Amino acid sequence: MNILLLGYGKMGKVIEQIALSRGHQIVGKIDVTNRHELDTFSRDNVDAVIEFSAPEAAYENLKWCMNKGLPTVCGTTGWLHHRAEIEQLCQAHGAAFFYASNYSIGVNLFFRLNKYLAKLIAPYPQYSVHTTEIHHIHKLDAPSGTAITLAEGLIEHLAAKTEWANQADVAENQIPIVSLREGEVPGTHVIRYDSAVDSIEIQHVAHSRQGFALGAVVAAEWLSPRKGVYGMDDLLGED
Ligand SMILES: NC(=O)C1=CN([C@@H]2O[C@H](COP(=O)(O)OP(=O)(O)OC[C@H]3O[C@@H](n4cnc5c(N)ncnc54)[C@H](OP(=O)(O)O)[C@@H]3O)[C@@H](O)[C@H]2O)C=CC1
Ligand SMILES: O=C(O)C1=N[C@H](C(=O)O)C[C@H](O)C1
Repeated sequence: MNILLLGYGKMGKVIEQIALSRGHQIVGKIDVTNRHELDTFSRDNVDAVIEFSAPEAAYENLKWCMNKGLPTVCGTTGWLHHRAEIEQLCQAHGAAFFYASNYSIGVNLFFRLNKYLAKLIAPYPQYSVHTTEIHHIHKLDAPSGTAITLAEGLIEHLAAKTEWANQADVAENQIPIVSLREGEVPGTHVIRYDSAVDSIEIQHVAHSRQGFALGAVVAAEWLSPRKGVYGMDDLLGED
């Protein structure tokens, strides 16, 4: 498969290694310095785009991909206020668009575990829920996209919770997301329930970026022959 990398930073570089090891070609690596090269790419020479750039860059990048009708896997976080528009453009131009806040298999199992645990806890209001995400100091957005997906899973099952807030002290109806930035941490997410008598905690710890990158390449292989809008449940199968 001919893959165009939109964004060639920490993730772009790991994705490149994994794509090459799976027999794919990287036909372009676009960052802020060489965006003019985009003109040379089209459906004729690109089978899939993998977009991991920056929150403020993703919207323009994705518009370009959708207008060209390109199958595009996006992992960039912090741009989702534009999601509906990108999905409309995808349908209008016969493109394919795949988004996940986290491409690792482990985190996607963790998303399901999080919902299941919330369902179990829901009848017991003595438990209060807290979430924490820890990432490297270079991360531009907070909270992490993964933490937002986890909070959305909690909101689905905890009737008293209607929104999240990116702080420790929150109103009764809010889920607290505490964001910590430490060294080179690839990504840690913790869900904790406390009552007066005990605590229950689940956590996912990424040891490297390999799991995110492998998931993105597998998603690109799956997406390339398709048209339409997809996410991890389409790739992995419904719960
Ligand atoms: N969904 C998932 O599984 C995961 C998502 N992410 C998300 O992916 C994104 C990227 O992460 P990461 O690789 O660590 O970030 P980096 O900062 O290491 O890399 C970002 C890259 O994007 C480039 N870039 C910035 N603006 C543009 C633009 N306008 N056009 C093209 N390229 C651009 C940067 O170029 P330059 O170097 O020239 O500035 C850089 O090469 C983040 O939003 C992060 O949260 C990360 C890991 C997993
Ligand atoms: O910026 C990162 O590094 C990561 N971003 C994603 C997020 O915001 O959830 C996924 C992963 O946690 C790493």
